[in-house]
Amino acid sequence: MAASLTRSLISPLPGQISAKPSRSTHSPQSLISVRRHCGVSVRASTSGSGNNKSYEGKNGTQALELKVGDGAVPAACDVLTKDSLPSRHYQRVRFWIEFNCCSYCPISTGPLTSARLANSGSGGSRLRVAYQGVCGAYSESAAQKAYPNCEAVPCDQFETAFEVSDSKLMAVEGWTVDRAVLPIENSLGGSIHRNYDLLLRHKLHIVGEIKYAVRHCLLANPGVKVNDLKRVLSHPQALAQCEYTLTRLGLVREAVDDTAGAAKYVALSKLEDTGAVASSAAAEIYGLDILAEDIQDDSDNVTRFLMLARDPLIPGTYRPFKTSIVFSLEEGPGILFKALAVFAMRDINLTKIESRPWRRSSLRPPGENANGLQKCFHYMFYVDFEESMASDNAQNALKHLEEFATFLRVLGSYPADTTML
Ligand SMILES: O=C(O)C(=O)Cc1ccccc1
Repeated sequence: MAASLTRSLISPLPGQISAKPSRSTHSPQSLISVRRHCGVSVRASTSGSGNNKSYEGKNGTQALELKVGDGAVPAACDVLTKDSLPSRHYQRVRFWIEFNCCSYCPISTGPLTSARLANSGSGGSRLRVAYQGVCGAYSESAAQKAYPNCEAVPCDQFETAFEVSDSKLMAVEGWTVDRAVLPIENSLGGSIHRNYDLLLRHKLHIVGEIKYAVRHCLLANPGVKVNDLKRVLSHPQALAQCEYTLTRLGLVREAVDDTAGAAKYVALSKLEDTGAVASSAAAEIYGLDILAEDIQDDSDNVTRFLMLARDPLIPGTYRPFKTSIVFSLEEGPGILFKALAVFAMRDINLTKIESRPWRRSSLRPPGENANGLQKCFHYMFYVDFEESMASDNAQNALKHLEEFATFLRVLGSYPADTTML
């Protein structure tokens, strides 16, 4: 099904489209996008016999029909209505429209920039979850795993989602996203340092975590073979997780913001010597071939994502909770040992510890340590522990830690993802 669908999407166009006579009647809901001002209308409909909806099937397959420039243009509207389309179809159609007629009718629902995020209304009651990247990114799947009925909202950069939370105006008028999803660590690639830094820089609260098994594919344009490839694009974590395969293939690696963005770029630029490391969903959406599957260095490749919100979750004890904190310490021998002992002596299990340079220190004159040496390196320690902030045990541990911490912030107390992958 995927192949025939992709083929039909990458068929003729621009402007004068193959207007195959449509046997189906298009309800307003099946209209994908109409741009009256540029004189091009784009319609897509699903039809056939699949599922409960009356899809028009050919040999049991689902078919998408796209017609461009076919006369009557309903009321101008530049918002994609997707409620009548299964998500994958919707995404394929959207890419097709961008791919084939973006010079005629730029689609309004590309990744959100700060300006667009600030301008869009919150609308319906579905939870809106921001993620960095474009459709087909792993973060999108993580968002959907965490909040199965959510509307996953692509963002150019994490800052786009975070900025909103910092804006007083938005705080008053209401956010346009309810959550942001952030990959934080990976079982092969380790911590995503930049995202640790973001947690400190912004005031969002961790309200959940999700573990997601990531399976990378090597993607390329149709007809391109592995031997044709010289270069591969992807998110730095994805490149790190596929180190062995990519080295074996002798491919030059280039880091980009997200895996699906890499796939989209390869497709849009019709590159023949460049592939992308991304998901099979990205292959489907952007019409790329999968040259190799499961190319990560270890089949157990799990990424942990954090769910962020502007308000903290009220911690409970009704199920296993985790708490994430960040702190800095005074100078002195054994101080880190003492800090960690506040957990050990209360039998609190630590699941993660990470240290990051404290960038703000560069703005201040460096301090001196006990030996009178100039102190150039200030560190922030990020610790996750298996206890809810609703428990006296956790509260006592943090009170104890405060005695020698120069800074302490609880990033969130949230239900632990205990699923085995
Ligand atoms: O780029 C993506 O698709 C992401 O969601 C970030 C990422 C990259 C590699 C593994 C997990 C998440």
